[in-house]
Amino acid sequence: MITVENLSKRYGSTAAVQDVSFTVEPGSITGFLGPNGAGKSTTLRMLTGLTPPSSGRATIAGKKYVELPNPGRVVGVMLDAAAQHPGRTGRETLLLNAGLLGVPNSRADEMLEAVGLTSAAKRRVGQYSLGMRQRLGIAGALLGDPAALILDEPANGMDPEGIRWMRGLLQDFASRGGTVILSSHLLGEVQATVDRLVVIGGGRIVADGSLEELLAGSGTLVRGLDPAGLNQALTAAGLNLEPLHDGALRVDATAEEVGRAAAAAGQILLELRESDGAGLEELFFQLTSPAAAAA
Ligand SMILES: Nc1ncnc2c1ncn2[C@@H]1O[C@H](COP(=O)(O)OP(=O)(O)OP(=O)(O)O)[C@@H](O)[C@H]1O
Repeated sequence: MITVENLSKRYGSTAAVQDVSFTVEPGSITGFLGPNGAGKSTTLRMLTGLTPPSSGRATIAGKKYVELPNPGRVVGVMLDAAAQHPGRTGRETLLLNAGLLGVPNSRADEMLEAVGLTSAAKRRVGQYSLGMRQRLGIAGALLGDPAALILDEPANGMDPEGIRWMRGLLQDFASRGGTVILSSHLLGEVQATVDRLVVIGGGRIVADGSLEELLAGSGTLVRGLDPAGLNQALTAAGLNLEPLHDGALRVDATAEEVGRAAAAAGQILLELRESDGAGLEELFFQLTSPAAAAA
């Protein structure tokens, strides 16, 4: 289990992370989601002892990362796949880490196989694509057979096939009781992989829950020929609604209630369906919009 309690980090006048708390349970994959600069890497760096927090505490299996006697045997970490030594081969990279972790060299070859890099094992990392470096980074994180994984933007640079492969690997890891947190700045990239989401914006947690919770209960999405007229008609009918950035409305009511209210006011509908996480997409859009970035 990974526990983050009231974690904050200031860099001079910049509050990079503010009072962040969440837990990552065994047997689950948590997506740590937020736009660029939201505070994801800073949080993961604090979690792995690389950046001291200004306040708060983060633990893995009940201990701070720096207190773990052989951390790589407890938690596999990949923070920056691009930062691996370009002059070493993939195999040399893993053998070096195997030595540091005290695991047999055969484990390096097994992990190269597990991430599909056996045929590239003797090539220098400098010649690897970013997607291949991500695979190597994941192999490195798995080397010590840890119960938890912390991965910063692992899907970055991976093609759709690579993302699908990683999804299978992580879901298998979690199904065996593993604890996984992975960060991303793209909702669509991780939505099919994770079962929980922690969303961070401007250094603060803005949403936290199971994917089901965050996608469900978000009402009905409706789009009309005359968006302003439809908004007025539904509001006059006593329905709660939220205009979305693309002209649609998310309404806290069933499709039938929305359809009836629109029909009663003579509004022509172009689309009427369950909103399926439109609220989450909207939250993400607001976090990543230029206005939010400037705030
Ligand atoms: N070493 C540092 N010194 C000063 N400011 C920093 C430092 N590291 C991060 N920041 C600032 O803290 C904020 C959060 O950055 P962080 O890298 O954690 O975001 P992120 O969500 O990981 O974004 P990205 O996806 O771009 O990496 C940003 O405003 C960033 O400029």
